[in-house]
Amino acid sequence: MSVDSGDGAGASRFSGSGITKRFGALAVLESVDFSMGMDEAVGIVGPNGAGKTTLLATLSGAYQPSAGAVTFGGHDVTRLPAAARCRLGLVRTHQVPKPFSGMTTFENVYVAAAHGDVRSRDEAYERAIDALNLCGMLAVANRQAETLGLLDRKRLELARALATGPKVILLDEIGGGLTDSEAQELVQTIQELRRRGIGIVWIEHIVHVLLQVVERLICMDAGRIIADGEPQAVMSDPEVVRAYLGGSTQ
Ligand SMILES: Nc1ncnc2c1ncn2[C@@H]1O[C@H](COP(=O)(O)OP(=O)(O)OP(=O)(O)O)[C@@H](O)[C@H]1O
Repeated sequence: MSVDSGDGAGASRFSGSGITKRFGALAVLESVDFSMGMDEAVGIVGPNGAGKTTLLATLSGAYQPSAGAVTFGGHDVTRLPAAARCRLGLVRTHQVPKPFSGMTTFENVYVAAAHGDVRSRDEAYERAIDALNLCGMLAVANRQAETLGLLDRKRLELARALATGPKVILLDEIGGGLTDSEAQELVQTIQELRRRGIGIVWIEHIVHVLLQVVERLICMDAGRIIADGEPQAVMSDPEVVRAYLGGSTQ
């Protein structure tokens, strides 16, 4: 792992440059450039199969890029596995929550806290309680995780990510499958993360929910970024209307 020796600007940024990801002959990401301030909130939209989840997986370390580089807070993390990126403060949630079965909600969150950048068991415990509290899960802390309903599983996914002590959280369709009022509850929690200065990258198809949190929107199509900027401007960009919203630019 090398540290950016430039003017220090890299220390406050999270970037991917020239990110290409191929599965065999299939190129899913084609030289994607992505960069954000560590405390920004960025939404990602795009049609099914555009490569959004693959980008998140490559940024978080679940996948190695076929070409390109990922830097986080001045560190070149391109070859670091997800667990090492997590200790630096970069963590993701999954589209389909994957709690550890055979463990309680608390145990799930405590294990995540212990994998973060903590110095002692007490600190991990405090982080776990704080994350459960923030995500409204103290009442179900002693429930077996596999018995939780969808909203609580989504909350648990968020609590586990939060317990690692992140600087940036990557959210993959955390609102998917929820009712509007359930999604609103998650929005409030995510807004609290923002108030704490945690950066957010959020893939979401429920755009009106996403736009309550993000100040910048990226639209992907066919493995590329086709628009990036102020959310309303991106949503009315003719290429976004054509590729994502299924409309005509005529
Ligand atoms: N492990 C893999 N092996 C082969 N192809 C894959 C793999 N993961 C993803 N793909 C393919 O890459 C393309 C992009 O998938 P990805 O899940 O990144 O899209 P997405 O924009 O997140 O879509 P959605 O909105 O449906 O979640 C799809 O064609 C998918 O089938």
